[in-house]
This record gives sequence, structure tokens and C-alpha cells, in this order.
Amino acid sequence: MAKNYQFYINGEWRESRSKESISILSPYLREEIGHVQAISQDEVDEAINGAKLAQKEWSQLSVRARGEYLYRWANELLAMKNEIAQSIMEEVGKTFNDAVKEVERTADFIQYTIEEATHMQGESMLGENFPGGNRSKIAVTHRVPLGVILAISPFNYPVNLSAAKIAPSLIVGNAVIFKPATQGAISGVKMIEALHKTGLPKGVLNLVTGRGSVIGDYLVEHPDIDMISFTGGTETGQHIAKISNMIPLVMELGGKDPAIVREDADLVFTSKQIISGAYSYSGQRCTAIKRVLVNETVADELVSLLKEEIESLTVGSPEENNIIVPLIDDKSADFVQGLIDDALEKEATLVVGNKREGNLIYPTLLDNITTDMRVAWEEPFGPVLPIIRVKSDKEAITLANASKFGLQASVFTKDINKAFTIAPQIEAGSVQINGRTERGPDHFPFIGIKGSGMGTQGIKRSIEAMTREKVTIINIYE
Ligand SMILES: NC(=O)C1=CN([C@@H]2O[C@H](COP(=O)(O)OP(=O)(O)OC[C@H]3O[C@@H](n4cnc5c(N)ncnc54)[C@H](OP(=O)(O)O)[C@@H]3O)[C@@H](O)[C@H]2O)C=CC1
Ligand SMILES: O=C(O)[C@H](O)COP(=O)(O)O
Repeated sequence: MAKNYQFYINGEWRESRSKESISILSPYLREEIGHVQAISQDEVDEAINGAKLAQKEWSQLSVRARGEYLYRWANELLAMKNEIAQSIMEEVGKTFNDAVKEVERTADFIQYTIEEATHMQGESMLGENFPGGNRSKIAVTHRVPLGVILAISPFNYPVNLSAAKIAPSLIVGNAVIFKPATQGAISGVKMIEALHKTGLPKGVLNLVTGRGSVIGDYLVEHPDIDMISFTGGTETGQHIAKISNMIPLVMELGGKDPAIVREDADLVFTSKQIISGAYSYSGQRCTAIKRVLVNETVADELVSLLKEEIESLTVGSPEENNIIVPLIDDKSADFVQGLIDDALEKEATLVVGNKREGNLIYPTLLDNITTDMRVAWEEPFGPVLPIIRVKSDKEAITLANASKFGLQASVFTKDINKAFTIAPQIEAGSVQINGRTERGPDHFPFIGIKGSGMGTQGIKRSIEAMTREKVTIINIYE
């Protein structure tokens, strides 16, 4: 019988008083792999009240003392690496190798977070530097925690994107309410089992499980939540931004990252970057390359190179480390198929793909995409890549910026002057020159603008986002 996973509140593992649970189906085994608790609003209140109380003492510890718990967490995660990776694989259909990498990356993330926080210093300012001021007034500024942070994560990196919110929150003295994606909650439970083993004080971290559509608004609107760090879809993020109280928000949302390919690009290198950017984990990455804007003079050659690469991609179960794996659920596969069908009805050219077995969509490349086709603008979160042929850099930039999203973009060219002319004109949080779009390394700032989010993640920026400045002014008697 599938295991029943408990939720974690005030240092204890519990079953919900609601007596309700949610069945988790594996996207590729297509069978139930466990149940998570559908907790009640009373239990949400209990978790937040406990967090609020626990935060007071937790914030009094030194950064080094808090860091000791987090170092142990990183070590426990590594000790449970295979078990957690197995969960990630079964629950979200990521290959075992990638799931292991996700756990290792998370341990690195936590360790770097501790080191970064340990080296962050405040500043002092002399009053005399402002007209009319004098030396007897000195401001000392340092960062203080915000209180209780609500961390909401998506399914696709159930461990890494969760820890990327939890570790920066905890190291600076916040308490956390962690709401994992329901499809991803078992992996969330496992990573918190590792944290529990560190002896973390009760209430500092609480794991609440239940459908976002049921407990999400209640969590977001709760008066004792002091900041929300959210990663997920644009619609969910926009909804949260509308209903939340006047508290800081960091939102990392969807994307439609373009790869702009100039006529002078190294096409062999570029095609490999595009393939890995677009198709890894079947395109279920916010930073996946989701459209190619290629100069028409090199389009035929690029398409032929991409086709060749796609034909060598392995397709099937994540247990055999295939690149293309079944999508998270049937609904997502239907959505991707809808984008393909719409483009083909409007006379896009099918280069390769458009084959489907249930929620397994084969890698699909569509050429001659025009702006009336949905796939030119919508985020598939699946293995389909549209090629839009352009006449000039100017047209590529205009199309890149016509998207409602603004996460990342890539520019492929051998002309570094052109690259640096194009990059500033692109409306995106980051522009990669001659590289695929991606979030890592994790200490780099990671920014979504427009429909792709608000605020900045990346280790130091996340720490800053989860703290505020506090100024103490010394007035020296003469
Ligand atoms: N920019 C970035 O860094 C990233 C962006 N994404 C984006 O996320 C999307 C895919 O992830 P997916 O998990 O499907 O995204 P969703 O927006 O469906 O869910 C994200 C999280 O929000 C929760 N949620 C749902 N409704 C509410 C609500 N009303 N209040 C509070 N929380 C709620 C979900 O819970 P539940 O699961 O219970 O519904 C889940 O934990 C894609 O659009 C992708 O681009 C993904 C990763 C990174
Ligand atoms: O959720 C996502 O898709 C990630 O934030 C992207 O991370 P990656 O670029 O490291 O895959």
C-alpha cells in the first residue's frame, strides 16, 4: 500500500485532523506512490503561530550558531541523497542522475548561503558628510530578519527551489512556513526529514501540505506572514500579488526565453546549446529556451543541425536517464499538444516530432512559426520548440520584447560588439551571450521582469530579500 506522508509542525510529524489526504501519482509509473496530508485552516494557524513564537529565539542565535544547523542539514541531505533522488524521480519524473545532481546542488547551495551570510556586514555613516551634519551623529546599519517567511515552490525542482527559499530565510533568523507543490510534496517531506535530523528548534520550520487552491489563499492572506517567496506559474503569482497584504514579495514566474541567433553565430555550437536549453527535462524548466529567433540567412542550416540533434535525443523512462521523459501530468501534455496542433493548423512546418504516447510528448521542432500562432507566445513547459525566422537584429529584438514574459534571453554571435549592443535592448532579467538560458550558478542574481516576476533571487540577493535594514543612530555627547 502507498505510504501516507505526514506534515511537520512545531517539530512534530503529524496526520491532519481533517483526516483527508491527497493521492500522489507518478507521472511515468502511472501509479500511486503515496499520500500527503490535506491540512485544515486550523492547522495552518497553528503552524504560523508556532513559527511566530519560535522565530523570536531563533533570531537571537548568532549567524554561526544558525549556520551549524544548516551545515548539518546539507550533510544529512547528502547522506539521504539516493533516497531523496528516488523520490524526485518517482514524483516529478526527473531522471535519476539529474535528481541526484539536484540534491548535490542543494547541499552546495546551503553551504554557500551560510558562508555568504557569515561574511555580510552592515555599514556605518557619518553625519558630517551631509550639509549641516556633524561628527557626533553616526548611523549604524545592519540587516534584521523579517519574521515568518512563506516559501511556496513549484513541482519541477521540488528540493532545490524549496531550499533556495528556506536556507536564506533561516540563516538570517526568520522562521519558515514551507508549502511545497503538491506534486513534489513527498520530496519536500524527505528534505524536511533531513532538516529534522539536525535538531532544529521546534517551530522554526513548518511544512504544510495541501492543494494551493484550497489552503493557498489562506496562507497568502494570513496576517502573520511577513514575506512571500514564490516560484511557479505567472497566473498563480499574479493572483498572489493581488491578494497578499502589504508585505515584501519575491516572485519567479514563467518564461518564454528567446534564443536570438545572428547570421555570424557558430551554428554547430549554437545548436547544441539550444537543444540542451530547450529539451532537458522535456522543457519543464522556467529557463528553458522556448523560441528561436534566427536570421533567415542561416535558418535552414540551423534547423537541419537542430533536427539532427533532436533525432539523437533519447526518449522514455527517467529510470533509464532518458532526456525526454513523460510530462508531469496528462493536462500538461494536452496543453502542449494543443500548441502543436494550433501551429500545424496555421501551416507551421513540422520538422520532427508531433508524436505522443499518453503524457510522453516526443521532442518536436516547428519551423516557419508566425506571430498568429499560440506557440510563438505561450509557455509550453514541454518539449516543443518554435523557430521564427527574422530579417534583422532589430526584428529579433522587437519580437523578443513583444512577449509578456521577461526571464532570460540568449544571443548567439561571434561579434562581441553586436552582442553588447543587443543585450541591453532586451527586456529580460538576464541575457546570456553565447550560452543557453539557465539559472545557475546559484550565487548569480536571478531575475524575472514583466510577467516573469519581481525581485531578485540568487544567494546574496535572496538573503537581502529576506531581511530589511535596521538603522541605529548614535548621538555622542561632547
Ligand atoms: N521563474 C522561475 O524561477 C520558475 C518558474 N516556474 C514556473 O512554474 C510553472 C510550473 O510550475 P507549477 O508547479 O505547475 O506552478 P503553479 O503555479 O501551478 O504552482 C506553484 C505553487 O503554487 C501553489 N499554489 C497554487 N495556487 C496557489 C494559491 N492560490 N496560493 C498560494 N499558492 C498556490 C502550488 O500548489 P499546488 O501544487 O498544491 O497547486 C505550488 O506549490 C511554470 O509556469 C514555470 O515557468 C517554475 C520553476 C521556476
Ligand atoms: O525552475 C526552473 O526552471 C529553474 O529555476 C531553472 O533552473 P535551471 O536553469 O538551473 O534549470
